[in-house]
Amino acid sequence: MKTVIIGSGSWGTALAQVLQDNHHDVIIYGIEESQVRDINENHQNSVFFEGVQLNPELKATTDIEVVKEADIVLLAVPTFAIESICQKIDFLLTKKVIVINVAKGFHPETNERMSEVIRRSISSKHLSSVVSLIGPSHAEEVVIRLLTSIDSVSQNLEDAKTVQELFSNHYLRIYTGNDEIGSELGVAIKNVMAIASGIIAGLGYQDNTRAALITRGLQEMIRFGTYFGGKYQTYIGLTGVGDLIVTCTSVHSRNFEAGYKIGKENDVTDFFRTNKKTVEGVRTAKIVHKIAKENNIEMPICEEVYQILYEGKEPKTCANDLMLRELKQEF
Ligand SMILES: NC(=O)C1=CN([C@@H]2O[C@H](COP(=O)(O)OP(=O)(O)OC[C@H]3O[C@@H](n4cnc5c(N)ncnc54)[C@H](OP(=O)(O)O)[C@@H]3O)[C@@H](O)[C@H]2O)C=CC1
Ligand SMILES: O=C(CO)COP(=O)(O)O
Repeated sequence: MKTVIIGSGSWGTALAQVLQDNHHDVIIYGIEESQVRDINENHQNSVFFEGVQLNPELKATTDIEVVKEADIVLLAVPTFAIESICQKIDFLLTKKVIVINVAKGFHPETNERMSEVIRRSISSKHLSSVVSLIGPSHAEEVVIRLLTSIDSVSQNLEDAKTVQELFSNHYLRIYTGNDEIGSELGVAIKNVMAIASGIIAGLGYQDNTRAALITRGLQEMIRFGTYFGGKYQTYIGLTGVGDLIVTCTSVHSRNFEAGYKIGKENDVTDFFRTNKKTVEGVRTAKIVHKIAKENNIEMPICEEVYQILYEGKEPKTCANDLMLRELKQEF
């Protein structure tokens, strides 16, 4: 089975290397000629992984026609690019493929989950199923083969198992699941919590505050996810609390890093002026704000992050408001 990975960024490269390590037929498609050349000639992707030597067998191409040979297509591009890339590959595909998604968030205009976007954008004659390969996994650690566990989630459990077997090895352990809604909503919303975690760190708060944020953030994820049909159980798994912990506590998290800068400066302006990285939680905060409002779901931490990012509210005031809002019983 041949896998084509779309996206020569950090996660696409790390996951392609997993398949190469597992001796599978894999190639990366990238739009950045310099990244593709770096992988093929230097066995590095130095923009994302400084000083890391990749599996020398790993290959990349700038020719999108390579998807014509694919049995599996893995999408490793940011959420805003998923629809356009699906339309592009649908035009080229000649047979049914499994599409693996790793992007975390929503469609920027329609607010659909990623699996919904993919099913809408690729015709059924080319799509066997959508599998989400998601969980607590910073590419910087997977690329140097540090032990990691994530989930392979799909409405089609057979295809989820195929993906599980393809990627599993001594440093990457995969579990399967079929709670597509719960898992996708969990990994999307945890990015907003990671921004919040960065903000409180930037403001100078420490371990007690972070523990409270993670715990109360998880409650918000459960409230939102179960409202739309996600299973409670999913949130004590890798795509719930697992991914929440890793992004709220890791130096690798771009969402945490963004929040840290905003908290440190007690202002969002400079972040928006300078950021060039993929920080999915920024768009997700806006979408969660809208959906929560429409459906009357209480999401106080997400709401404060939205206020900071889009309404110019001062981070210090947000932290204060969260502490002093109306007292509640647990949950
Ligand atoms: N990095 C990680 O540790 C993890 C990331 N994810 C998720 O994976 C998704 C991808 O993130 P990640 O790899 O980190 O992001 P990066 O920013 O590292 O890489 C994204 C890559 O996609 C490329 N790209 C953008 N648009 C297109 C397009 N239309 N066609 C082809 N390539 C395109 C970018 O090119 P260019 O450089 O030119 O913009 C870049 O090479 C995100 O949703 C993220 O949340 C999930 C788990 C772990
Ligand atoms: O989703 C991730 C780890 O599981 C990556 O997080 P960041 O996008 O914040 O870097």
